[in-house]
Amino acid sequence: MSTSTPSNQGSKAPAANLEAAAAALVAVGRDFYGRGWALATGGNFSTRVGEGSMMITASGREKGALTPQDMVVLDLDGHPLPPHSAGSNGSRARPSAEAKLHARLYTRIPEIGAVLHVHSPCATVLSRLDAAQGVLEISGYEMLKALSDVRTHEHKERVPIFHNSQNMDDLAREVDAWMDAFGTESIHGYLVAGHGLYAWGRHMDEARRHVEAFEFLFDCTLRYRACQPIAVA
Ligand SMILES: CSC[C@@H](O)[C@@H](O)C(=O)COP(=O)(O)O
Ligand SMILES: [Zn+2]
Repeated sequence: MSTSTPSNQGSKAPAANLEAAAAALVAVGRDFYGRGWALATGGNFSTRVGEGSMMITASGREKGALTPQDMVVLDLDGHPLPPHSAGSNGSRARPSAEAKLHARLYTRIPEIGAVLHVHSPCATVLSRLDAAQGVLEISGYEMLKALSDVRTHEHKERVPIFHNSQNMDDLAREVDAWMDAFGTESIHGYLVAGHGLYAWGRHMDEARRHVEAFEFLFDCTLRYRACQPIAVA
């Protein structure tokens, strides 16, 4: 990805920006819950609100019924910043258990403006099927062009698959090691085995488009595999 860096700084984001950020997170939660991608409190969503800060959903919330009070502002080391969003009731909700994974992406890739994590059935099943290879490769679909900077259906999208862990430091280290080795230029998301998808974009609309495109591509990949003849020994 290649664009300008966000203009807001640290915790000094204007209240109007925080209000808009909260509204965008509420909207994505309602949409993704409705599509079955964030059921039973699964999933978490964030958006950058300054060069060194993000707004993220609070932990354990029903993602289809989020309100602006269900958002937490953190710096990229995970420290809470003043809850100064207009709509905030002043209480300090616990941030998403996976906030570290979001923070690492914002730190590592300055162009990222939004990170979305979903527990969709297609992503979850495919992440288990291809976990042993450590990567899911997708090619041949026109829909690949919905991923930023992809120009042709012949593009091969490589989606890394990481082992699931309840220890976010371990998981973040695994992601970092992969990104150190292979870079981040050509990827738009990653899978966590048996868990779900992390995807991102320069802004919320792009991140939402990437999740939508991945979901379509995962669904096609599963259907295509289901139609393949079974090899007879
Ligand atoms: C259904 S439990 C899912 C959680 O363990 C986690 O993976 C998740 O996506 C939501 O965690 P949260 O802390 O609400 O952001
Ligand atoms: Zn999750």
